[in-house]
Amino acid sequence: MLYAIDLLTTRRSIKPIEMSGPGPSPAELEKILTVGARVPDHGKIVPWRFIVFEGDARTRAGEIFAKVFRAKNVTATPDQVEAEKKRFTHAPLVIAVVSRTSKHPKVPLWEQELSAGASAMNIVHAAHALGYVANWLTGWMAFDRDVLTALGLSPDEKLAGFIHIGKAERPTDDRPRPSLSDIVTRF
Ligand SMILES: Cc1cc2nc3c(=O)[nH]c(=O)nc-3n(C[C@H](O)[C@H](O)[C@H](O)COP(=O)(O)O)c2cc1C
Repeated sequence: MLYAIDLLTTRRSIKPIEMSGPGPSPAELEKILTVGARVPDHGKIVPWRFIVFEGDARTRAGEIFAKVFRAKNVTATPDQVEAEKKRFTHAPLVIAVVSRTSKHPKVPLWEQELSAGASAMNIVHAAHALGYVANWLTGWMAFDRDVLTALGLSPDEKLAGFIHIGKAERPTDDRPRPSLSDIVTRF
């Protein structure tokens, strides 16, 4: 178990293809989702919800991606279609964070969308805190309405991200981080 500040200063993403099982236990998954729901939320609107993909559900999602991909890319090779099928099968767990905004007299849609981003980031951090690795991804499927409908999203819902969660197969190097002198000013 890492101290919070160590976790926050060392967390990094790992590609799903470099992840393996086992995934979080049911109790750990509940903890991760609970942390995902514990985010700033102006107006207590709850402008997000989660879809869990584990086991066979990951393959069923991949079949949706492959079907839509094939229909919209007539020149797609069998290898490309196969890769779409496998998108969710590398990590043992994928959590979709769905942004569901609604008109509110005081809370702009932008703030509601930011809350979904906070939720996704909390899920990433909770996974790391429990000893897993995570990667927040979108990809074409996150913006394709046919895919989103097949995953159960309503027309006014958007996909904030698919969080892939698993165990790291091997340690990897960190990437360069922005220099604070480039992004911080004092007023
Ligand atoms: C909303 C959102 C969508 C993202 N989608 C992708 C993606 O589709 N593909 C990708 O390679 N990285 C994507 N990323 C970036 C990764 O989540 C990750 O931040 C990146 O690989 C750098 O790793 P780090 O988290 O260790 O800084 C996305 C990040 C955000 C915030």
